[in-house]
Amino acid sequence: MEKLQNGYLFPEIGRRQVEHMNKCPDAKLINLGIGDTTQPIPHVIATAMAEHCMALGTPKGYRGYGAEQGNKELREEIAQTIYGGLDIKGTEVFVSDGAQCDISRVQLLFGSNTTIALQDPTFPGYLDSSVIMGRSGSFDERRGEYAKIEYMRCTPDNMFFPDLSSVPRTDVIFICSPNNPTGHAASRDQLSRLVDFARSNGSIIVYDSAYAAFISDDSPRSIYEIPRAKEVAIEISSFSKFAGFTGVRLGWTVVPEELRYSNGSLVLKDFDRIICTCFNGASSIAQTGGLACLSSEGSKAIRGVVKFYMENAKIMAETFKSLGFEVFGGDNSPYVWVNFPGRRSWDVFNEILEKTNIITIPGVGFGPGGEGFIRVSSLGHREDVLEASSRLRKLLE
Ligand SMILES: Cc1ncc(COP(=O)(O)O)c(CN[C@@H](CCC[C@H](N)C(=O)O)C(=O)O)c1O
Repeated sequence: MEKLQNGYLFPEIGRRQVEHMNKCPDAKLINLGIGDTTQPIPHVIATAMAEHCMALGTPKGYRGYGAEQGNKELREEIAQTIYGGLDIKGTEVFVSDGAQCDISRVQLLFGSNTTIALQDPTFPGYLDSSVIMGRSGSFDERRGEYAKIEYMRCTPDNMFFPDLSSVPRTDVIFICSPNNPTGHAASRDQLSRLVDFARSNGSIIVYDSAYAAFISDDSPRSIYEIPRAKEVAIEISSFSKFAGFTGVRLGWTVVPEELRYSNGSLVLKDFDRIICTCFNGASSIAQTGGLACLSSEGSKAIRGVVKFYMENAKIMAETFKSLGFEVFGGDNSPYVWVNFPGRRSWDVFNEILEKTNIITIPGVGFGPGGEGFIRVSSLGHREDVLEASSRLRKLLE
């Protein structure tokens, strides 16, 4: 814990937001920072959860503890609906209270001397949980990196995917695709090279597909679309962004039976033991909502919400492009990644906040590779996105 630098990124953004509001109480703040959803949960899904809640208040409908691994029907439904045709079994799907929580629980699978590689920039949960588990050396202020952690730089020059020929072997490789914050959805070719790399090195890939539902082209939505990926990859995902479940709390982790340690034992068996020891199962209310999300009516409604957010992303991307900025993301992800060459991202964050009352996220918060960029979320209300667009045009014109 002593090695951890600063606070976790998102509470730090929240602190700066409060500080700004105290300084300018009349400011009309627009929050395009933390990737929190804003659109109501579709009625068919909310109704399913409400009905479950009411049933809990009746002698017949009351239910206590469920299976730690998740409701059997939901496990099966995720396997069939999300992973249809990829031969994933319900018994390989572990339902959880969210991807963030599963990232830390998956970390419990590995010993403190485990070596870690991760994208730079990327979601800070992988790095901070690795540092907490004792997998890093000290933080090097000058480089902005922890010793013993392998930072795989992802920049416009390498199509935001690591050049694996220059990456040393590590035990575990964290990959997020579509990537938070760059918005890059890894191609089939990039992921095939990653699977070959992990297979030849005997590494385990931890693949976070929390934004897969936002992919609009033919990029893989799951690592298991790549042949033999089940021998090397765990996949973590979430209902948070596509279903608006950020507060409801529901996610899942897939551990295939084919995934084995070098001594031949099943990783799935260990993860099951960790879940039974450290987690008492996702809320039955949230799981009822999850099942409703995957119904034909629920998934149709959800596609409409995702489309709404991606229209926001287009507005934000066009805004910055029309002002002459180099813009990435926004087509397979609800995040837009904007380059401010030669400027420090915290300075850009501060200037935009001070002059337009808009919260963004400084790119360096996702790793040293994010310096000079900011991340803008499109998960906001349409009126806020349009207002932010007009304020940014005035500031940056
Ligand atoms: C790549 C990736 N994987 C997992 C998650 C969390 O998913 P979960 O909601 O736990 O199922 C996220 C959520 N990230 C957001 C919310 C951050 C703020 C929240 N306090 C947190 O730290 O998760 C953001 O980047 O703005 C993500 O981007």
